[in-house]
Amino acid sequence: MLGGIPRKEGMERKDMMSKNVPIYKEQASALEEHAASDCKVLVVANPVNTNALILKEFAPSIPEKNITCLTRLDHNRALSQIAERLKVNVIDVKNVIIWGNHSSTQYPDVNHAIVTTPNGERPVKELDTDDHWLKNEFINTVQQRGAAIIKARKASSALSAASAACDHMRDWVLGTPKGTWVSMGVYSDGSYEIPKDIIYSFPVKCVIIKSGRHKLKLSLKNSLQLV
Ligand SMILES: NC(=O)c1ccc[n+]([C@@H]2O[C@H](COP(=O)([O-])OP(=O)(O)OC[C@H]3O[C@@H](n4cnc5c(N)ncnc54)[C@H](O)[C@@H]3O)[C@@H](O)[C@H]2O)c1
Ligand SMILES: O=C(O)C[C@H](O)C(=O)O
Repeated sequence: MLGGIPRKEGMERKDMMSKNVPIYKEQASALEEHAASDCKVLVVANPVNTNALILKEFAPSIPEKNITCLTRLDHNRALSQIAERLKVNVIDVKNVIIWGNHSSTQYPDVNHAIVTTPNGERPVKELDTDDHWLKNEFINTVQQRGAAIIKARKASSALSAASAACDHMRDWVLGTPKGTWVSMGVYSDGSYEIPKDIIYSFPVKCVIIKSGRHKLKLSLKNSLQLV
């Protein structure tokens, strides 16, 4: 779901709420009326967590587990920051986590992140012992990347957002690679002591359980969501 006004320089994503929430009420009615009840929904327009929650409220026939929002762009940004820092290929970094909102309050977490090296898999925290960089510059860069792009090109990220949307849908439909999780904004079932009934970015494993049915498994704990 891409429709919605983008923010301009100096604005936060939540400043788009008054413009974009009415759009998502309308889109929800259209989904409620015309979409298959097992459709999979990815909300990209900001503020994504709120817009996804609006869709969930106003399209009640679509199961809440089928409504997600995009935090994969933040996830990819975090992988890329780590890869650049450690001078490795981005494909060799995995299992960062974006917690929370697609906003400047998100928490990019490297505590479980892994790098594949010629000597096997190693924790990022073992390869980069500069706690100050991990706790400050890394987190700020990922939190502020959207704003930095708007400042530089006077428009929101485009290709990286499209690519992240493809990554999100591919992993949701085909499953996350073994031993890997990704970040997705999903309806909270109370895992990790996050309040229920909000759309929140968690580490998610997508597991295909049988043809045509998918299980969204919140990783690190045994809480399951069936989609
Ligand atoms: N979650 C993310 O990672 C991420 C990344 C990039 C952009 N975004 C967000 O995606 C949204 C779109 O960004 P963009 O750069 O493509 O903006 P854009 O202005 O290029 O495109 C917005 C689109 O929304 C359509 N639109 C406007 N009003 C509408 C309505 N009432 N109903 C349906 N569609 C309507 C417009 O016709 C246009 O095609 C913005 O909210 C932006 O902040 C999110
Ligand atoms: O920052 C924005 O407003 C656009 C998008 O959400 C992004 O993260 O690039």
